[in-house]
Order: sequence, then C-alpha cells, then structure tokens
Amino acid sequence: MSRVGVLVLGPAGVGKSTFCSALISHIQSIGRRAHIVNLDPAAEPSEYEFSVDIRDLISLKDVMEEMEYGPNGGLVYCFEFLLNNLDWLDEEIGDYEEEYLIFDCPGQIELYTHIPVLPALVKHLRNTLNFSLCATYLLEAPFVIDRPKFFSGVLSAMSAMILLETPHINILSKMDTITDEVPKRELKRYLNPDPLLMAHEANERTNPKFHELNKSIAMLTDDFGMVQFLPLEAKNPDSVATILSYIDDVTQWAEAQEPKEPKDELEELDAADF
Ligand SMILES: Nc1nc2c(ncn2[C@@H]2O[C@H](COP(=O)(O)OP(=O)(O)OP(=O)(O)O)[C@@H](O)[C@H]2O)c(=O)[nH]1
Ligand SMILES: [Mg+2]
Repeated sequence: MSRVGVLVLGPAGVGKSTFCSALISHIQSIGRRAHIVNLDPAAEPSEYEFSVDIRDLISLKDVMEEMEYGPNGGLVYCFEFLLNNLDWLDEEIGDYEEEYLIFDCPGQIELYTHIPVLPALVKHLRNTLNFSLCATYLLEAPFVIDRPKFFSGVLSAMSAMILLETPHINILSKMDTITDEVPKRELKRYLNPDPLLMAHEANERTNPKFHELNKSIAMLTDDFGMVQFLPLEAKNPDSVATILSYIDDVTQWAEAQEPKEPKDELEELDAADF
C-alpha cells in the first residue's frame, strides 16, 4: 500500500489537535497503527508523542523572538521555511513507508486561503512522497448554528477545498456542546442543510440588500456539494469511528492492504501470547 495522510485543518481552536488525539487513540484501539505529524510550530504538548514535529526544524517562539514578527507573520515564515527545507520533511517521513500519518495543522486560516504554502505542501506529499491524502476540515458546531456564521464557515471550507485540490471531508466538531441547545431532529438540519432554507434564515437576519447574495452563496455551496458535515464528539468513540470509516473510503485504505499469506498468519499465531 502507499502511505495514507490525513490532513486536519480548520480555523483556530475548533478542536483539530483534540481530533488528532481521538483519531489515533481509536485507530490504536482497533489494532491499527498511526502516527501524528505535528505541523503546528506553536503546538502545545499533546498526550500522544509526535512522530514528526515541525518544531524540530523551526519553532514559532524562536521566529517571533529573533525576527520580531507577530504570531501570524511568524507562522507564515515557519511554513515558508519548511517549504524551503522539504528535504528535512522527506527525511523525517522517509521511515514511515506504508503507514497512516495524521497531520495536525495550525489554525491560521491565512495558510489555507491567502497564500499558497499549504497547497505546495499537499502537492509535495502527494506527488513526491506518494501519499494517498484526505483533508478533513473542522468547523465548530456552536459557531455554525448561527446561520450568517455558517455561511462564512462554509465559504472558508470551500476555499480550502478549492485551493488544496484534494479529497475533502467536512466535520462539525464539539457537537456535545449543542445537544442540549438544539433538539436531535434540528441537528440533522445542520449536518445536511437545505440551501434555500439556509438562505431564508440568513435573510431574516440581514439587510434586504443582501438577500440575493445570500441566495447565490447558498446555491453555490449546494452546487459544490459542500454543505454536508459529519458530526464529531471527540470523547465519543462511535463518532470518531464513523469519521475514520469515511477517511478510509476516501483514501482506499482497506483496498490497499496487502492480502496476508497463510504463512504470515501462522507466524502471527505463533507469536501471540496465549
Ligand atoms: N466540548 C468539547 N470540547 C472540545 C472538543 N474538541 C476540542 N474541544 C476543546 O476545544 C479547545 C481547543 O481544542 P484544540 O484541539 O486545541 O483545538 P485546535 O483546533 O487544535 O486549536 P489550534 O491548534 O490553536 O488552532 C480545547 O479546550 C478542547 O478541549 C469536543 O469535541 N467537545
Ligand atoms: Mg492544535
């Protein structure tokens, strides 16, 4: 099989690192292997060790101190530095042939929407390092249930999708925080919303001058098939399992598994500790 790469993207604080931990924990619990590649130069310590860590190459703190940049400029500098030193990444990832790598990305949306550093990285992973990639884009449920904000969130997800040109799954994170607020039947409307209904609700909250624009945006998101989300509760293994099954479909993980020779299976049985 080729290697699988799951890119975990989305605005700041939506739960990307928490999702990476929940995903690796679930993958390990079902007897598979996975690794986390930390691409956030400002990452906090995680309960899982990073197999590859951009902070071994460059840290945001050092850049901010030495170059006197602010956090956003510093982050862009770190990514440009990474792109100029891709041989470092190749070497770090080199040992992980035929493995499942989860890339925890920073939350600065500029990296996805304004400058071409992430697309260049994605191209390198796909074309040079032979990854089968799936981008997951997280938006926070409490943010999204406000319709005008939902519009902006969906547009940011679309922008990332168009820029990265890679298979893409949208995820609504922190679902547990809205279950008390929103009845179950209503929740479905947020995961698979009707674009015209969405425009109608946004119209109620915006100046009539924007009604045509609301409708056009709603239709555009519908045309792109972007308005579907998978629900995520990081602490609920069932929700993580469902998302993993979608990622496996997109990356064709199961199909890429080598069929086992009967001899291998016997060796595994011998090695098992009964
Ligand atoms: N209730 C709830 N809280 C969550 C969930 N996922 C993440 N959080 C919380 O949201 C906060 C941010 O989570 P992170 O995983 O650090 O978010 P991030 O997207 O990696 O943040 P940045 O890397 O700073 O962009 C933390 O306090 C988490 O505990 C969830 O499913 N439910
Ligand atoms: Mg994070």
